[in-house]
Amino acid sequence: MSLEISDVTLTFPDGQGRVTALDQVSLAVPDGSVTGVIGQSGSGKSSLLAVAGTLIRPQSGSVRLNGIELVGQRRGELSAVRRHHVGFVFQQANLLPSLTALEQLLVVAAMDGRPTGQARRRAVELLDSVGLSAESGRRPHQLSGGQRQRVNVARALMNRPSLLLVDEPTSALDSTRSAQIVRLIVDLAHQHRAATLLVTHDESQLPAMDAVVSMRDGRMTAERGPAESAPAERGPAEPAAAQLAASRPA
Ligand SMILES: Nc1ncnc2c1ncn2[C@@H]1O[C@H](COP(=O)(O)OP(=O)(O)OP(=O)(O)O)[C@@H](O)[C@H]1O
Repeated sequence: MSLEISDVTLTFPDGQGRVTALDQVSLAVPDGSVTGVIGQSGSGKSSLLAVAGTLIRPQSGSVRLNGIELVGQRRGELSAVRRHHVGFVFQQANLLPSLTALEQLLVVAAMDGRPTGQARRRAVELLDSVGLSAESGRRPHQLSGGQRQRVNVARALMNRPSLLLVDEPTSALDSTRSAQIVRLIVDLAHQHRAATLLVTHDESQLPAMDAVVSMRDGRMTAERGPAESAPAERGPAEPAAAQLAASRPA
């Protein structure tokens, strides 16, 4: 599914006034393509991911997943959208210490109420695709940093997300492992047709991306590839999770 962000402005309270984290930002990410996001600290990269992932509601503008407007949806509806359609990969893997690699993935399916046999097959397949079949029974303390981050990536794909949001996935890794993880995320995003936004400080990772945008003081500039989205057609917000479920391929 595609992500389209149009004219999004996000501000936060700041003492007496407000700080503008996103200033009329527009961006389109086609399904199965990866857009890299670069920019200095405080430029608005994490705010962009938070708005795209419906974690924060912008003051104005539109966020559409597969053409379905998400701004203005009720909180419960948005949490259903996140659970069923969005995968997050943050800097730290944040795995549950007592669970094996396989169980980290099964927990996602259990929260979603999916049948265990089917979920187990998917989890085994995903661990295989991130090169961790042999480590599926290991707990986080028995895995390297790169292996933990690969479990994190596999876990984010467990619910077949239409939208994958990745924030500095390699900040804790050396450059060889970083390049491997980014290559893996890009390949999996292509393969699973997930529209993907990937924030990075490391410009050497950018050639692997389909498009690159840079953020500066809350404003966005396209560096390479498609970025501007069409103006949003605003209408009344309809419940989004069911519409998205109906609109995604089987
Ligand atoms: N919850 C918040 N409350 C107040 N201001 C915030 C909040 N979150 C972000 N900001 C401000 O919004 C601006 C953009 O922050 P954001 O975290 O999006 O930047 P970033 O590019 O992700 O930075 P970094 O690379 O350091 O993570 C900054 O000026 C920041 O101080």
